[in-house]
Amino acid sequence: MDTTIFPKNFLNSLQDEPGFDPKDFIQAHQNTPSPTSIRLNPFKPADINTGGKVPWCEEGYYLDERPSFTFDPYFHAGAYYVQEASSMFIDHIVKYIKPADVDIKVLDLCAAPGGKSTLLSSLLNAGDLLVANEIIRTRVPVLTDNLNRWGRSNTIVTNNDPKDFNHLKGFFDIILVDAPCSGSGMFRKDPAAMREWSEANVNLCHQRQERILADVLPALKEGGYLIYSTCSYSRQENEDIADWVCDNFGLESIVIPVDNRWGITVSQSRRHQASCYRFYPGKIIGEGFFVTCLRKTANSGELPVYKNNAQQKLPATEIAQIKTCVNEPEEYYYFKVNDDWLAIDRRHKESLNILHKNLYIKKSGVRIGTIAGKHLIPDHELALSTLINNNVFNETQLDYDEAITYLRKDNLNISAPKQGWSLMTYQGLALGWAKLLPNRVNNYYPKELRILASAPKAGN
Ligand SMILES: C[S@@+](CC[C@H](N)C(=O)[O-])C[C@H]1O[C@@H](n2cnc3c(N)ncnc32)[C@H](O)[C@@H]1O
Repeated sequence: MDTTIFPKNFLNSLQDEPGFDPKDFIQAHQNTPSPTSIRLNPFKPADINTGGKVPWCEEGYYLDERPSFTFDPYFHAGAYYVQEASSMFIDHIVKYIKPADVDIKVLDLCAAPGGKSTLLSSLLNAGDLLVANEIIRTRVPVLTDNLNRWGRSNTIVTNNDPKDFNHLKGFFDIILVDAPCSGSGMFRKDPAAMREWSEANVNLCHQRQERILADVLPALKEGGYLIYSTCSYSRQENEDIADWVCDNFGLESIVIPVDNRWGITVSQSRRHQASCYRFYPGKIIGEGFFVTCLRKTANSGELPVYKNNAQQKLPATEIAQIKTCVNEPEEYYYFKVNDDWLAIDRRHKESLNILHKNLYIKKSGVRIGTIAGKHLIPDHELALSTLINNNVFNETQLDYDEAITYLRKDNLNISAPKQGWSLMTYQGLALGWAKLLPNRVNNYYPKELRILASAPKAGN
C-alpha cells in the first residue's frame, strides 16, 4: 500500500481519530474512484436516469457514470444539483430538527457555491426564509446563479463577514456553518488539495473556525440549532470545535438518529460528549465529511427595534402588471430596486427590512423584470422561478439540439407562430427567455451563463 501519496504526517495525525481505519482509508483513496451523485429539485420534476439512492437523503442519487453536466439542459433548468453524497446528510439533520407548522429563518453562513443552500431551499416552506451568505465577493455570483436555478422565492443572498451578523441577536432558528477547513475530506476527489495540507494549516483553520462561530452565534435564537460541518478529518477542526462552542456559548448536543447500515461513524467530543458524525470513504459511498448539531440554551439578547422603511410609492398600474406574472399574486410583497421589480413572500417583508439595515443584499426573492413604456421585459430569474404564472407567457418547446443552441446563446432557427416574449423550455422546464420576431429570434439567455465549452466527443 502506497502511503506516500498523502502529505507528510497526515496519516499519523489521524491515528487516534474516531473510526479511522488506515487500511480501508488508503485503499479507498487508491482503488475506488469518487462516486458521482446528484440531488433532485423537488420543485422541478424531470425524467432523469439515476443509479442507487443516497441512503440519508430523499432526493439524493448516485449516478452510474459521470455525464457531461454542461451539456444537459436539465442541469441548466435547475432540475438537480451535482453534490457530493456525504454532505447530503444535512437533509437528514434538518428534517429531524425542523419544527412542523412554524415559519423559521435559516442562515447558511458559508454558502458558496450553494450546494447546501439549494438543499436547505428544498426543505423550506414558502413561509420559511433562507439567507445564504458568502464572504468572498467573487464567489457570490455562482451562489446566486445556483439559487436562481433552484427557483424558490424565499431566499435572500448576502455578501458579508460573519461579524456583520453579530447585531442580529437571536434572529435565526437554524444556522449552518459549513466552515472553510483544511480540506482532507476532498483528497480523493481533488488530489491537488493534498499540497495545501499541513498541521500548521489545520491549526490556522481551527482558529478561523472559532472566530467565525464566535461572530455568528449571537444571531442564533435561544432554542435554535447550530449545524457545524467541515470536510476535514482532523479532530481540532471537528469534535474540539463542538466542545469549544459548548464551553463558551451555552450550546448542548443533539443526537441525530442514524441507521447502522449507513456506515457513518458516530463519535463524541471529549469534554461534552457532543454527538458527531464522520464520513470516511471506504465506509460510506461519498467523500470525507464531518457534522455535528447543537442546540443553543443560552439567551441571545434582544433584537433592536427596527423602524419600517418609508413605504416606496409605487405606480399601481405597474404593480398590477407585475402581479399578472406571478402565481398567487396576493402572497407576495412587491418592491423596486432601481428599475427592477422584485417579489418576495409577503411574510418576509419585515425580515428583509431588518437584513437590509445590517447586510449587503445581493439577491432578495425573485427579480420579475423591468417595465419599459407599457411593456414588461421579463428577467431571467422569473423564467427559472417557481412563482412564474405560465399562463401569461408564450412557451416554445425546444428539442435537445435546440436547447443546447439556446444555452450557447447562438442563433435559434425555429418557426414560431406567436411573436413576442417566449419562455424557452426543455421537457417542460424553463431555460430562459427569447423574443420572437417576424424574421428572427432574439436569444436573451444571459451571456455570463452561456455554454462556452465544446461538445463532448461521442463515447466520452
Ligand atoms: C466549504 S466552503 C462552503 C461550501 C458550501 N457550503 C456548499 O455546500 O456549496 C466554505 C466557504 O466559506 C467561505 N469562507 C472563507 N473564509 C471565510 C470566513 N473567514 N468567514 C466565512 N466564510 C468564509 C469560503 O469562501 C467558502 O465559500
